[in-house]
Amino acid sequence: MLRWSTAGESHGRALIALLEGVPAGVHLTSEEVRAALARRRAGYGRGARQKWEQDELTVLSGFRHGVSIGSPVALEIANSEWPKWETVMSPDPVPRESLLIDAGTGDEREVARNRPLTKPRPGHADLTGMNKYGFDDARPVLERASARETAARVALGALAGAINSEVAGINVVSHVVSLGQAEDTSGYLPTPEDSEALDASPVRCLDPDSAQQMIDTVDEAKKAGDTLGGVIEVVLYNVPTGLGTYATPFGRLDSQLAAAMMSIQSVKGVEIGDGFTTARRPGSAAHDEIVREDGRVHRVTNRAGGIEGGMSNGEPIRVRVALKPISTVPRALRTIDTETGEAATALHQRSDTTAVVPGAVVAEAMASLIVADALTQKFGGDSVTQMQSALASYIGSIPEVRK
Ligand SMILES: Cc1cc2nc3c(=O)[nH]c(=O)nc-3n(C[C@H](O)[C@H](O)[C@H](O)COP(=O)(O)O)c2cc1C
Ligand SMILES: C=C(O[C@@H]1CC(C(=O)O)=C[C@@H](OP(=O)(O)O)[C@H]1O)C(=O)O
Repeated sequence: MLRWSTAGESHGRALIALLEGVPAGVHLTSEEVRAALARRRAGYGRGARQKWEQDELTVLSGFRHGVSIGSPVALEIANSEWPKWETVMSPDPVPRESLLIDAGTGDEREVARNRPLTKPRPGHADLTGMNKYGFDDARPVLERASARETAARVALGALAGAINSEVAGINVVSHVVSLGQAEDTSGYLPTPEDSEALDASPVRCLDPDSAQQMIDTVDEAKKAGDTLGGVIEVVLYNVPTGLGTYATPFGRLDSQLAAAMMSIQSVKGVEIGDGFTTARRPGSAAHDEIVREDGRVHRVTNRAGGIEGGMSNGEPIRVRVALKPISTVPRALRTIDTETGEAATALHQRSDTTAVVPGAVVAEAMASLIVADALTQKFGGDSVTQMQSALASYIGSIPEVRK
């Protein structure tokens, strides 16, 4: 079983990611984790912060010479912007004056950074978080609510992806299905061979016309001072049959995937396979008939998205995820000033126009973590080799007529 957690604030010194239960023998280098982090930073519609800030990765434990050693893996992603935030985010007490006035730098931005935030953004965690935790400043709320934390998840996802790939040859890809009103009209389902091309597309969409429409939509929203949401899809190939279980409600692989996707900031909907479309079909056109062709048993369609009865059925797993538009809307929305109770416009310094493209990379990471956890549960062993043998023995136990 894998256990993971993250810590860290958006403008804190660093994010920390911890993963327990990693088998020995997983190959992964810091460079590969850095490459995963770079994919999350990219994407059309990201804000200015992504350009100047760096994810400074250090692998603190769990690896030796590029191979996991079976101990907990701890990763640090230092925030290169920390020196600017050292006072406002200091874990130790600082003189109150230094927070409220220009801390001697003569820099207006420094003053703004230190000011209490009292105009909560509709759609963000600000107001409810202030009430819940008893703050008169939204800063401590937004610092942890921020999706900066997803950098830590993506680092963990790189590790989970390496487990999946080495133990079972599992690959994961993601693409953008729609961005605002612009849709990928091609209906094409990407495969692992498309990974590089998807990373090269600013909107993770392979259809050139649809991609251009998505880019135009983002440009229009930005010009109008607005923000956008969208739908992304994660596809996992080569997942062995039988991960997850119908035996317990939260043992179901689809329930775990849905919860994992919903845990991503701004995700408001999850669909497995054809999900909502299937709900409108008659049963005769909703399920995936089982046939034996060329000696192999498979489904003629994959409307179920590779999961039946809460278990992977050997077909590609498809998960769609709906992200709402960014709540820091430049054309700021109505709110109240929590200091005075008076009407105000919501705080806005800068933000992404859309998080849909990086959202796909984060969703890949979450899917990889869930599948890696299911793999270690079913084929648990202390090393990759032991897990591979357990998998081979299980596959060998399935009668030939059902393979
Ligand atoms: C990769 C990514 C980047 C995001 N960037 C921003 C942003 O720049 N500004 C913003 O207001 N929200 C951003 N969000 C969304 C907020 O973090 C999210 O709306 C907020 O935490 C409230 O949670 P909820 O939307 O799940 O209710 C981003 C989300 C993701 C996944
Ligand atoms: C820093 C990241 O995303 C941030 C997520 C985020 C939010 O509210 O979720 C708000 C923005 O931060 P700020 O308010 O400081 O501009 C994004 O830049 C990142 O993804 O690395």
